[in-house]
Amino acid sequence: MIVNLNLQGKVVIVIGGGNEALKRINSLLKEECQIIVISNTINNQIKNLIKNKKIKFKKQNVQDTSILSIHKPYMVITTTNDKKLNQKIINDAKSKKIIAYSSDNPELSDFSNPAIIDFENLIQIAIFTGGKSPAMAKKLRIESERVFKKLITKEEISQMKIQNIVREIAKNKIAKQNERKNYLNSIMSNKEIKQLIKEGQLKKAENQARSILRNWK
Ligand SMILES: C[C@@]1(CC(=O)O)C2=NC(=C\c3[nH]c(c(CCC(=O)O)c3CC(=O)O)Cc3[nH]c(c(CC(=O)O)c3CCC(=O)O)/C=C3\N/C(=C\2)[C@@H](CCC(=O)O)[C@]3(C)CC(=O)O)/[C@H]1CCC(=O)O
Ligand SMILES: NC(=O)c1ccc[n+]([C@@H]2O[C@H](COP(=O)([O-])OP(=O)(O)OC[C@H]3O[C@@H](n4cnc5c(N)ncnc54)[C@H](O)[C@@H]3O)[C@@H](O)[C@H]2O)c1
Repeated sequence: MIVNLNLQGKVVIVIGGGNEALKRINSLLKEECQIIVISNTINNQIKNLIKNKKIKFKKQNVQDTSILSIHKPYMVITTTNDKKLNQKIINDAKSKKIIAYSSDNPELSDFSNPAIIDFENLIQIAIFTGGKSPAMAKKLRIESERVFKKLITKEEISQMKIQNIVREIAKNKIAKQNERKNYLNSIMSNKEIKQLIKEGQLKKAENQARSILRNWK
C-alpha cells in the first residue's frame, strides 16, 4: 500500500555512507526531520551535507544494535554492504517498534521507495513496480517526467499555492465541508484569479480569493 509518512521533527538514523545512503538522505531532506548518519566512511556529497549542517554525522564502525537504544530513532535506514549487520539492525529495530528499512532486504523492510516525480515539493507522483523491476520504475519515471512537465502548468502550481492558503482559512470560516468544496472550486474556475495568476500577480490573486471568502455566504 502506498502511504505518505509524516516525519516532521522525527529522528531518523541512516547507517552507511555510500551511494545508497545518499539516495535515502536526499529523500529525507525534504521531510524536515533530524537526520543522523552513522558510518565509518562517507562519500563527498554526504560530506558536503554535513559541512552545510543539513545532517549530523557520527563516525562509527557499527558492530551491534546499541545505536538504537542510544539515539532512540523513529526510523532507521541501514545501507551498509554488510548483509548480516543490516539484518541484525532491522530485526532489533522491529522488536523496539522502530520503523526499519534495509537497502538489501525489501522483504524485511517496513516500507519501500518508489521512483518519484516531484514538482516543487508540492506534488509528488510515485511509480512503483512492487520490487519487480526498479530499473523499469526509473525508466518510466524519466519518460513520464517529460509528459507530466507538459501536463502540469506553472499556473496550476500557483493555483495550488493559493488553494493551500485559503483552504486553511476556509476551514474556520465555512463550517460545512460541502460548502468549502464549492468555495475552493469557485476559486479554481474564477476567471479574474486565473488571469492574475497568468500575469504572475500571485499576491493579488490570493487577495481576490481571500476577499471572495470574506463575502462567502
Ligand atoms: C525506484 C528506485 C527508487 C529509489 O531507490 O529511491 C528504486 N530503485 C531504484 C533504482 C535501482 N535499484 C537497483 C538498480 C539496478 C538494477 C537492478 O538490480 O534491478 C536500479 C536502477 C539503476 O540504478 O539504474 C538495484 C536494486 N534495487 C533493489 C535491490 C534489492 C533487491 O531487489 O533485493 C537492488 C539490487 C541491489 C544489489 O544488487 O546489490 C530494491 C529496490 N529498489 C527500489 C527502488 C525498491 C522497489 C521499487 C520498485 O519496484 O519500483 C526496492 C525494493 C527497495 C525498497 O524497498 O525501497 C530507484 C530508481 C529511482 C529513480 O531514478 O527514479
Ligand atoms: N535498494 C536499492 O535500490 C539498492 C540499489 C543499489 C544498492 N543497494 C544495496 O545497498 C547496499 C549499499 O550500497 P552502496 O552502493 O551504498 O554501498 P557502499 O559500499 O558504497 O557503501 C556502504 C557504506 O556502509 C559503510 N559501512 C559498512 N559496514 C559498516 C559498519 N560496520 N559500520 C559503519 N559503516 C559501515 C561503509 O563505510 C560505506 O560507507 C548494498 O548492500 C546494495 O546491495 C540497494
